[in-house]
Amino acid sequence: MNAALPYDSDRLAQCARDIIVNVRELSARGWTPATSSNFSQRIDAHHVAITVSGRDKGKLTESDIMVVDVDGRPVATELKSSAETLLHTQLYKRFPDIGCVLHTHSHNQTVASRLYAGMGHVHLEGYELLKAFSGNTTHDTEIDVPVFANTQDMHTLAAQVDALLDRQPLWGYLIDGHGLYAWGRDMAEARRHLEAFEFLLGCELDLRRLRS
Ligand SMILES: CSCCC(=O)C(=O)COP(=O)(O)O
Ligand SMILES: [Zn+2]
Repeated sequence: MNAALPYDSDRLAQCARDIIVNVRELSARGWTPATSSNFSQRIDAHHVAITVSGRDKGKLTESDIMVVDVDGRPVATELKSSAETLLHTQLYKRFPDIGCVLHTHSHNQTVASRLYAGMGHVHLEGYELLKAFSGNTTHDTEIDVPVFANTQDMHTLAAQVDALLDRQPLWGYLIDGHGLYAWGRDMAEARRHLEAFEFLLGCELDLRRLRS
C-alpha cells in the first residue's frame, strides 16, 4: 500500500495481473488484432485499472495498465488511457456493482456488426447458451444485442449507450465495423458474457451462410 496514492496499489497490482492473464488468453484466440481492444477492472468506487492506449494487448505487462477515475481522467500518471476510456467509465459510474469491462475486435464480432448494423441489433433466440447471461435462467428467452454506429466521438457513443441503458438491461453491445463491449460484476462474469456473445454471434453468422 502506497499512502501517497488515492487508491490501493496492491489492488491495482491484483487488477493488472488479472487483466494480463485473461487478455493473453483472449488475444491468443485472435480477438485483439493489431493493438485493438481495451480492458478494465474496478479498483474501488472511484478508480479503475485500464489498458494504456495503443499497446499490443497480446503482450501486456504491468506497465501497460494505468489508473483513471470514473470520469475517465488519468490518476497519478502521465500515461494516456485507452481512446475508448469513456465507454468503460460510464458503466462503472452508472452501475456500482460492475467490476470489469472487456472490449474485443474478433472476426465474428466485426462481421456481425457490419451485417446487422442496418437492423440496429442482432436477435438471439433459442440457444441454450443464452443462460450464460446473468439473470437468464432458461434457454427459452431472447435478447437483442444492440449495434451502434461507429464514431471517434466517445461522448456521442457513450450518450447513446446511456440512453439505451435507461430503457433495457444489457450485458454488452456491438459497434458497427468495430467490435464488442461486454461487462460483468467481476472478470469471470464479464468473460463468460464476452465468450457467450462471441459464440452466439458465430452461430448466427454460420446459420445465415447455410440458409442463403
Ligand atoms: C488499432 S485499433 C483502433 C482503436 C480501437 O478500436 C481499440 O480498441 C484500441 O484502442 P486503444 O486506445 O484502447 O488502444
Ligand atoms: Zn476498439
